[in-house]
Order: sequence, then structure tokens, then C-alpha cells
Amino acid sequence: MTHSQSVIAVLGAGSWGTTFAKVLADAAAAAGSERSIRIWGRRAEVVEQINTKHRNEQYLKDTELPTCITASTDVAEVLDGAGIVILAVPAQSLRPQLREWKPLLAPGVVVVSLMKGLELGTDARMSEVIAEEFDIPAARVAVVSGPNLAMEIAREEPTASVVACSDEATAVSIAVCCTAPYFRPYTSTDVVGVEIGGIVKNVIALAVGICEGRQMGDNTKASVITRGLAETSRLALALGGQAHTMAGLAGLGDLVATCSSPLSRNHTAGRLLGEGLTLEQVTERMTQTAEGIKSGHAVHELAGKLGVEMPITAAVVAVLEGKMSVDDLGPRLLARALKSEGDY
Ligand SMILES: NC(=O)c1ccc[n+]([C@@H]2O[C@H](COP(=O)([O-])OP(=O)(O)OC[C@H]3O[C@@H](n4cnc5c(N)ncnc54)[C@H](O)[C@@H]3O)[C@@H](O)[C@H]2O)c1
Ligand SMILES: O=P(O)(O)OC[C@H](O)CO
Repeated sequence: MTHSQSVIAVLGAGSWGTTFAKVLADAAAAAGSERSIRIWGRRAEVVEQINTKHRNEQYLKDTELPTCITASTDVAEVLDGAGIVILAVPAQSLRPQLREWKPLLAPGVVVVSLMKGLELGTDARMSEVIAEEFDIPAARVAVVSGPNLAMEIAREEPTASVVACSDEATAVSIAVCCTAPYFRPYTSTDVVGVEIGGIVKNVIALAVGICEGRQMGDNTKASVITRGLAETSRLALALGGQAHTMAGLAGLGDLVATCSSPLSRNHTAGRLLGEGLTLEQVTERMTQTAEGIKSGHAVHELAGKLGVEMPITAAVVAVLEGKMSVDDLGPRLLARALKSEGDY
């Protein structure tokens, strides 16, 4: 292991970036090691609050942050000497920021993506965008994904996750680094499967939210979740992902958490659409990132290019584009030709 774990930069002071900084701090405390965790945030008031009150109230209410976490609006200061860089900004804003940050990286750095989005226009996964823009090998890019609703983790409720990297040693090293008393990461080398699970579950959660907004019950939601997993798996396999990943924490686990929880922003956005709000009204109401709203289009486009059938995604995208009403979503999915459940 060439990268130092004693200084870690977290770029993004939102819900998950701040929570993951707390996980890293609590992991170090549990291991009896010293660690400095520096968060970069765009807004001075958020940074000030983290430094003075050890809180980020807009995103995490009264959660107390360990004092080894500091924050700055100066990204150069945050990245100075950091051996690990954690990225937690909205997926569509990532690429231009990486270009700005590249000259400031320490040599040999390991970069970890917490993001669950697919880039519009290129259909690239976040790990691909990072490797390309930072010009670093895939062996130094890891992703963390799983049933990880930030607020529950901030409250220290027991949670499991997956750290994936094409290089197993890197995955193990990041997993060790974020193992806290309430946070248990498993490792994987299936970066594609882990990322696709995290991306597509947001689109399926929009569909489940729409069902909820239309007052539909548990049979409907379970049907959408299960068939949602089938189409997520088809896409992941077509891209080289593994079937067992889709049955794991970053596949089924995250899908169930996101589709069931009122804490999920994607689920909430879907519910509001189902209740009759326009996409514009929903977007205005959301104060946090609901990645599925934009990534849905990229997933649909990628599936089209690969010839992968993703009917739930296609229906959600049609609703988002205003080409279909929420009331037509169910009939459209049910009118499809019958098939064997095992057909992939
Ligand atoms: N919140 C969760 O429970 C959770 C869990 C797992 C993964 N994720 C993923 O983590 C990523 C970040 O999500 P989050 O929950 O922290 O989002 P958030 O909306 O809570 O915070 C996003 C942060 O990025 C900043 N930001 C917003 N627009 C920006 C821009 N254009 N350029 C730079 N910075 C910008 C915001 O100021 C904020 O600090 C997403 O991809 C999300 O899917 C979130
Ligand atoms: O709030 P959401 O919908 O972005 O979901 C958060 C996490 O991804 C759940 O694992």
C-alpha cells in the first residue's frame, strides 16, 4: 500500500460526503489510529458550521461530527498531502471539477467514488470519468455502494456496504479504512456490477415512488422492485458485471433500501410525481440530489445502445420527458408480451 491513510480528503459537503467523513473518523478511532479528515464544501456557511459547531445541520440535523473532521472552501488546502480522496458531488457536475482538481492531487493517491449516477452524454460510470480525467489506473479508483441511506448511518445504525476496485488490495485497504463499529464494508472486484446496481436502483425507486404516489399497494411495489432487479441485472451482465453482485448489497440490498425508505430522495421524487406534481415542481422541492432524474436518461440510452430491454426504465424516462402520464405507466408495463421469468 503506497497511499497514506492518515490524511483523507472528502470533496462534497452534502449528506453522504459528510456522513462518510464521520464513518472514516469513527473507523480510525475504533482502530486507535490518528487521522485527519478534511471536507471541501462550496458554501462558506456549511464549512464554518462543520469547523465551529461540528455539525452539518442542513443535511444531518443534530448529528455530532468528530473533531478530527475539518472543512474548507479551499480545495487546494483540502487536497494537500491527502493519500485518499473521496468524491461525493452530484454525478453530472463531476467531470469539470476533476479537471480543476487534477493538478492538486498528491502522487499515488487512491480515489474513491461515493456517487451513484451515470454521466449524461457519454453514459460513463463515475469510476470511468475519474480514471479518464485524473489519468490514473483503474487499480487506484474504488467505489463504495450499498444500502447506505446517509441519515441512518449518521445515526450509527448498523449498515453493510461494498467497496469495489479492480485491484483487490486497493479494495481491502479502503474497506479497512472505513470499517467502523456500525459500518461493515465487504470487498468486490466487480466495479461494473457495483456501480450499475447503485445507478439503476435510483430509476427503479422513482417508479416505486410513482406507484406509492398513485396509492398502489405492496404487490405492485414488490413487482416493480423484482422486475427492476431483473432489468438492472441484464444491463450489468451486458457490461461485464457479475450476477452474484446483483443479488448482493450493491444490487438487491440497495434496491430494497431505496425503494422502501421515505429517506430516499429518488423514492420521494417519484412519490411527488405520482401525487401529480410536474417534474419542475418536484425539482424545485428537492433540496438534495436525486440522481435518478438525470441518470435515467443515460441508463435508457446505454440500454438502447447495448440492445438491453429495460421496460421500467423506459417508462420512467417517458414520464420524466413528459411523454407519458403517471397513470399510463402501469398499463404500459402490463400490456407487454408475456415471457418466461427466467428469460434474460
Ligand atoms: N445521501 C445518501 O444517502 C447517499 C448514499 C449513497 C450514495 N449517495 C450518492 O452520493 C452522491 C452525493 O450525494 P449526496 O447525498 O451527498 O448529495 P447532496 O445533495 O446531499 O450533496 C451534494 C453536495 O454537492 C454539492 N454540489 C451540488 N451541486 C454541485 C455542483 N454543481 N458542483 C459542485 N458541488 C455541488 C452540494 O453543495 C453538496 O455539498 C450522489 O451521487 C448520491 O447518489 C448518496
Ligand atoms: O436518497 P437516495 O435516493 O439518493 O438514496 C440514497 C442511497 O443511495 C441509498 O443507498
